[in-house]
Amino acid sequence: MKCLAILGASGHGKVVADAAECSGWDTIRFFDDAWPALTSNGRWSVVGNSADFLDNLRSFDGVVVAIGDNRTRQRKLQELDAAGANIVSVIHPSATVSQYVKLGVGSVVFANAVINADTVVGPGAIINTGAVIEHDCCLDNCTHVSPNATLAGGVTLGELAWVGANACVRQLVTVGAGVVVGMGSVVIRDVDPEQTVVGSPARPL
Ligand SMILES: CC(=O)SCCNC(=O)CCNC(=O)[C@H](O)C(C)(C)COP(=O)(O)OP(=O)(O)OC[C@H]1O[C@@H](n2cnc3c(N)ncnc32)[C@H](O)[C@@H]1OP(=O)(O)O
Repeated sequence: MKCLAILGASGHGKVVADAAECSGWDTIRFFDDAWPALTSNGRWSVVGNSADFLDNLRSFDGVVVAIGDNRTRQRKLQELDAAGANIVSVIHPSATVSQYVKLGVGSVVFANAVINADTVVGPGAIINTGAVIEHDCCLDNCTHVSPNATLAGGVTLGELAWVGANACVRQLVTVGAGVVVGMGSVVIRDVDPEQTVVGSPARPL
């Protein structure tokens, strides 16, 4: 029996749990700071808060952080790494991840996502439902590519960048660290760090 602990009893956490079950994890336990008021996340139990999570790391075969906010997820992953946790990635069986992709630890890849050859995905990424990451892309730590977003070939995403749902990024473009690309936006040129860009073509908000 393989048991997975998930930090973050959110909607995103449910999708991680579902993908984990589909990919061979037998038992899922959630931890969240809303516990003990919060005792379940859908069909799964919430059994403790983040302090309990750290105290019980050895009771699980793997741990994953299911927190959508990139910066918070990065901080929690750093704490877990320092505590020697067995941080794992969760990949839905319907996702297509090329054998020539390097996928960083603690990442989640959801149903129907595609990651093509020679792309490097840093640790802690969320590659959401139906997202397409084309060949030769480079995603730094703790990025999020939302549902149905597309990164064309050779795109670079800086640390903590978030590409919104249905957005797309032109080939060879660099999206800087901490950038937010609004949903449905079309990014056709490089974006400086820490900006929010929206529209087609995408411009700073
Ligand atoms: C499974 C999941 O759910 S994964 C998560 C998927 N979610 C997403 O992809 C959401 C991504 N977030 C967005 O697109 C947000 O709208 C953001 C971050 C771009 C902006 O959010 P906020 O800072 O709250 O901006 P706010 O909603 O106040 O809008 C500010 C202005 O930008 C415009 N705007 C906001 N988002 C967009 C967008 N995606 N495209 C075009 N214009 C936009 C608004 O119309 C508004 O314009 P106005 O001032 O002329 O009225």
